Amino acid sequence: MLLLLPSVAACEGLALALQALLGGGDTSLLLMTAAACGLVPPLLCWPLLQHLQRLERQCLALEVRASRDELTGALNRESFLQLAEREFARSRRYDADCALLLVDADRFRNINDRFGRHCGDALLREIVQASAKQLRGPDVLARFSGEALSVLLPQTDPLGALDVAERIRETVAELQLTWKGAAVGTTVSVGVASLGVGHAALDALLGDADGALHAAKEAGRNCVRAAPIQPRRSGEAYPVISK
Ligand SMILES: Nc1nc2c(ncn2[C@@H]2O[C@H](COP(=O)(O)OP(=O)(O)OP(=O)(O)O)[C@@H](O)[C@H]2O)c(=O)[nH]1
Repeated sequence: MLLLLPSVAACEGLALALQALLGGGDTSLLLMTAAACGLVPPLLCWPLLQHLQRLERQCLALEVRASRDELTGALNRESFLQLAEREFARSRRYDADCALLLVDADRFRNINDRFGRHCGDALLREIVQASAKQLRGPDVLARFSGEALSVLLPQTDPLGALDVAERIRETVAELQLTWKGAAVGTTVSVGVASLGVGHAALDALLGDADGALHAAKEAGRNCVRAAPIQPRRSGEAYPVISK
């Protein structure tokens, strides 16, 4: 058995090298091909396959962990921005609707000060869960920063985006966390930006959502504000929104 060890390591290296060379692909197919070509002794195929599949599962689990925010389990900012960049480019290319929300908990410092940071953490988790329930499958929710979430809404027009924002606001306002016998709740302010002709880069869309969020805070919090809606293409204006 000891004699087999160097060849196990060598074969494993070979299989990984093959996989890297072919840009990933099906591990079992690669191993079978390597065995058929006489590159891997058939006896070693099964243990090698198991080992490689275990490595693949570990890699996948690590990737998922790296993309998540530890506290809330939501996607983290970095992964959100990657996805948003892709969706932004796709929406611009196909002239599709796309909207972005920034959702910020109101006066969260007071929650931490009154009930302690653990309570604030628990409330943040509740806010994420409640907000996620208002979204559809393709929508993406992330923890954007401390007590702020971001939501990407592909294929969503400005009225639809306002509707989602309002639902999130309402659902958070109704949340009641019981903490050491006390009922703890908060509200959120939401800034909405819809993709328009002036958004040359994702940063511009984010900037508009941020501006709208500030407007919501200034308007007294617990409300939704949208950035001015631009035409998606020159000459093609969206309907005026009265909210
Ligand atoms: N518990 C907890 N608190 C956090 C976390 N991240 C940020 N915060 C807190 O959120 C609070 C944010 O405070 P501010 O930026 O002053 O904003 P605010 O009190 O929410 O007030 P407005 O945003 O103006 O409504 C700070 O007390 C942060 O410590 C977190 O992960 N857990």
